[in-house]
Amino acid sequence: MIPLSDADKPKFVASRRAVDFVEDGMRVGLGTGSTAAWMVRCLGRRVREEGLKIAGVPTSTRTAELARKVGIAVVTLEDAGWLDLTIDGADEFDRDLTLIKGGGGAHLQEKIVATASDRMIVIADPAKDVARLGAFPLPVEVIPFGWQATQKLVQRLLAGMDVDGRTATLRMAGDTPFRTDEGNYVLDLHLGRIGAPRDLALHLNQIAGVVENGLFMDICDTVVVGHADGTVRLIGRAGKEETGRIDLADAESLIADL
Ligand SMILES: O=C(CO)[C@H](O)[C@H](O)COP(=O)(O)O
Repeated sequence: MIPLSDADKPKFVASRRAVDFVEDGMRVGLGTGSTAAWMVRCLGRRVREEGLKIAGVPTSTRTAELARKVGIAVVTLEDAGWLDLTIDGADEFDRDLTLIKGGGGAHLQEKIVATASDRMIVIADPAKDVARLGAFPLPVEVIPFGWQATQKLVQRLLAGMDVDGRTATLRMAGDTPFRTDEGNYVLDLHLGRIGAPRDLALHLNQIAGVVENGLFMDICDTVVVGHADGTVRLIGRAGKEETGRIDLADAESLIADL
């Protein structure tokens, strides 16, 4: 048996705690990324071992593949109509539970799915907890047509915003531009610090060619932070906190899915 890596421990701990919120009959949004992949494995185990009946709406083709592999019934958002809960990772979260998402380039589907849910739970490791957003580059999905013009308009906007950095770089996948599941491009905005996230998000989405930005405001209800020693911290709105503990040995049967 391969041991759980140090990097995976917090991801497993947060995921294992978060799937306790899933109940029989729920329609659940399934996030994207390495942390969300642990959540999908934990949820798959509940489906297989407890007979939990859920419909999962994946936020990417990657997540859809994994969900099917672990035994979760996959449906589209169209089929589900509305969701009870979405569980997803994040690149950063702050005290207001505002998020930066899109490190995996799936933030458009993730935002649609999360906002079509009664509740969003974010699973994270402690490194994602920041006093101020912006060290992680902010992903902005753009239409490929005329993307250089969109990039110029984004950089012009940044000149008047409360941020430290002002460059917008095209995300690459090797020698070619990275493409989202919708076939779009991603500009990564290197801002260093985002002083007024709401202002920035609203202005970005006004630019022709911008499809969606990776700032999630007033969407996340709870962040579950996993720690490598098995402790888990739940942060709710208005700073409400709760702690707990997850048995790391519980990850063993899931390692085979890796
Ligand atoms: O927004 C995302 C994908 O678009 C991910 O949730 C985010 O990038 C976090 O990923 P990871 O759990 O691998 O750190």
